[in-house]
Amino acid sequence: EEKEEDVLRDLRLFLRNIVETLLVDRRFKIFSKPVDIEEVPDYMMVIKKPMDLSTLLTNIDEHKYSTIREFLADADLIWKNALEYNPDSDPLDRHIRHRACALKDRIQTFIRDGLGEDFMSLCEEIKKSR
Ligand SMILES: COC(=O)[C@H](Cc1ccco1)c1ccncc1
Repeated sequence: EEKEEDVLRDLRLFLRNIVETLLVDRRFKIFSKPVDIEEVPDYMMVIKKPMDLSTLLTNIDEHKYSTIREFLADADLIWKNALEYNPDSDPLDRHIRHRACALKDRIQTFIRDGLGEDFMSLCEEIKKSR
């Protein structure tokens, strides 16, 4: 019978595949590393919890996520932060907001296509039991 550790390992493999696919997608290069605080000194005053694709990958390898919901809470920060920090009507802001929306949709499609409902609830059950 599949042990809990096997389910969590399957989750990490699934999540790693998502993030590695996003990391090679040229549309999302701007999201692959933390925003450079030297370049953007006020970023940390506006954005309370920065997030990026490389940090997501490190978190997965450090067993930080035991459910899809916990992973999505961090993954969604990437595009939400971009929409929040880049709200203006100038072309640069519009361009990164367009990419942020593409990232949001791409993540949703991975989750919808990749997982059965039962796998998601199985991970939630394991978390509750701990
Ligand atoms: C996720 O990346 C960002 O939110 C930064 C914010 C930023 C503004 C100025 C420098 O950096 C960004 C970088 C490049 N192009 C658009 C925005």
